[in-house]
Amino acid sequence: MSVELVLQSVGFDYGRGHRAVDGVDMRLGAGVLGLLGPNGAGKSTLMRILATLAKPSAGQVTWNGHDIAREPNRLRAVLGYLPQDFGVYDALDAREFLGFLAAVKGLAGKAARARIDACLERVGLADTGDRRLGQFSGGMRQRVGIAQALLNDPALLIVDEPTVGLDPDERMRFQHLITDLAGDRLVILSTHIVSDVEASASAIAVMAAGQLRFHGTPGELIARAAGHVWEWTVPEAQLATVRGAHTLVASLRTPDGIRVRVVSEGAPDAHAQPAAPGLQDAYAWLLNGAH
Ligand SMILES: Nc1ncnc2c1ncn2[C@@H]1O[C@H](COP(=O)(O)OP(=O)(O)OP(=O)(O)O)[C@@H](O)[C@H]1O
Repeated sequence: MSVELVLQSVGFDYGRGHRAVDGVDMRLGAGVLGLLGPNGAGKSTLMRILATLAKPSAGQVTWNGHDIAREPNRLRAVLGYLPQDFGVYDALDAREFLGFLAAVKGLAGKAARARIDACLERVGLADTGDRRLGQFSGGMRQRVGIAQALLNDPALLIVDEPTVGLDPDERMRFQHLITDLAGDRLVILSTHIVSDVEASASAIAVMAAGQLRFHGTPGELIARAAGHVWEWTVPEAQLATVRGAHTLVASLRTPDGIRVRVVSEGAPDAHAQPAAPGLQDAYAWLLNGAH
């Protein structure tokens, strides 16, 4: 399976001069790309361009050397897409629903049934395929969403904000599923929650205000925050002051007060001690601290 997605100066304009995506360059191969960015960063717009549902206003995207705006069907044949607003039909059971979508994709008969069983198995829903979707939890619906995206065994799987509204257990299950799906395909998972991609991503891209602020390995992003992560303990009454003055990444209640974790150029307090950075710190440092 050949997997090369190249973005060259990709831009998208919703009109009135508002650039939702601005000059994005990336070369992607097999693996899991975690696309991080705050709400409104342009992630969904970029995902729609990559899924051939929107044409870039500027630049070009190629899949194995072919322009996806000119020859969208080449990519569509090997694309799985779980949109942010994925909906299911409550009156159908999971197997019927996937059967419907398989038929739309041109899969029918025995081959379709075998593929549906394999996809349900893959997402951990083999035993619930005959239950109505109306009875499914949010996490189970999202797994149905992944199952439909896997029907054609895609070489490119695009998953847009898949963990919104999931409880912590479902969220973790979903993260494990993405890790298992990697293999020799390219998975692009967009989210504004760093922990969603911590376990699975082999590469990280960070977008803010339409622009690509970072693209590299998690280790490279973490290395940028080295020497800029600090921890110390403050009385509870000072927490709001710390939050106002610094980029607070975490706070933890302890018997001695609140242990705060901050990203900052230099020591933010006389009592602050340096801490080893993690991905969450590095993301906060990139967006709020680094100059
Ligand atoms: N249909 C639209 N018409 C006009 N502007 C839009 C439209 N969709 C998105 N935008 C704007 O484009 C920018 C990028 O939005 P986009 O949805 O791509 O960001 P995002 O990173 O996916 O954020 P979110 O997670 O909130 O969806 C935002 O400023 C948004 O308001």
